[in-house]
Amino acid sequence: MSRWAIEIKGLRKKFGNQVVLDGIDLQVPAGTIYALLGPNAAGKTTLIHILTTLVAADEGSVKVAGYDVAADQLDVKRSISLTGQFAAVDEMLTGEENLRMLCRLSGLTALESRVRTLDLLDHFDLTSAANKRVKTYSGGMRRRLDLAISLVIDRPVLFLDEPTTGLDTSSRRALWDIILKLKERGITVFLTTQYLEEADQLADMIAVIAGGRVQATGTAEELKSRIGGEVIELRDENEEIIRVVPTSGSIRDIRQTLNELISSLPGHTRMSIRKPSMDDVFLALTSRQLEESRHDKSAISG
Ligand SMILES: Nc1ncnc2c1ncn2[C@@H]1O[C@H](COP(=O)(O)OP(=O)(O)OP(=O)(O)O)[C@@H](O)[C@H]1O
Repeated sequence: MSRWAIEIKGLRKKFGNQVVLDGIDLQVPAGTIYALLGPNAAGKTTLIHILTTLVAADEGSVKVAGYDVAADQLDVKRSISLTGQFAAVDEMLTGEENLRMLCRLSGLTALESRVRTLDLLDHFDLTSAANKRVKTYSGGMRRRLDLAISLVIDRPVLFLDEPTTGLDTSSRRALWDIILKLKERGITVFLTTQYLEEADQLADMIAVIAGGRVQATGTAEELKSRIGGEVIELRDENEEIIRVVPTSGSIRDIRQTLNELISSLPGHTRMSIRKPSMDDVFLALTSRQLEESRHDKSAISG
């Protein structure tokens, strides 16, 4: 594969009159974990569907594993896995039976299927549940089985659309470990998530989309440093955050910012100074679009 696992230039997609993707440019380095963030309905799933050939783009050039998603669909399909979408799990079969059946359907011999199944069960921490019917699995076990099934055949690029949504903290962390191990095997992982901490902890690179466009790309640290050195967080008497104000982090700037704030805030306002978080980054990059869409909606409903 070339340097880029995914290359997107000038991608546009409309549904009816609704412009969902309005000129997306993105490059995902091969062998990395890349997280796509964006508010609800920003077009994250649509983008994954275009990258995995399930939906056609209106305009632009999109390459996955070096193949064009429009011209070389079959080559793209042979280079990718998409968790949950292609997997057909039979609830009445055990985890092991499901995996073995899909190995055979993928063309492996009986012996190869047995070895591959045992390897996947072990890798995804499902060995002790191997002989239990899938309908008895917990959400986390089910998600791990989905992931195992999508990796029956090794593919260089793996797409995960909100892989940990609905999982508890420990199942989420277990899945993160698995995703990190996939990266060690050289697999490029492109994922969407609603958990900013997930992008922060897991991803080598993050892209934030809003308003149909890429608002920023970078490592978590790079995105946070755009906000500034330190932020001043202001809370009301109920400990609700009322404002987060970026500063350069210098004593002079913090003092000046506080002086400006003091006159406009009630005396009981509480204050803390901290490093910027991914939440701050997300809010700063997406709040303008949220504000605009709120105006649009109130204009329609009014
Ligand atoms: N097949 C379709 N036909 C019409 N509209 C669609 C279709 N698919 C998606 N949309 C619209 O496109 C917009 C983007 O949807 P999409 O699911 O890609 O967003 P998302 O960022 O994944 O959202 P969420 O975080 O809420 O899952 C939404 O307004 C959605 O209603």
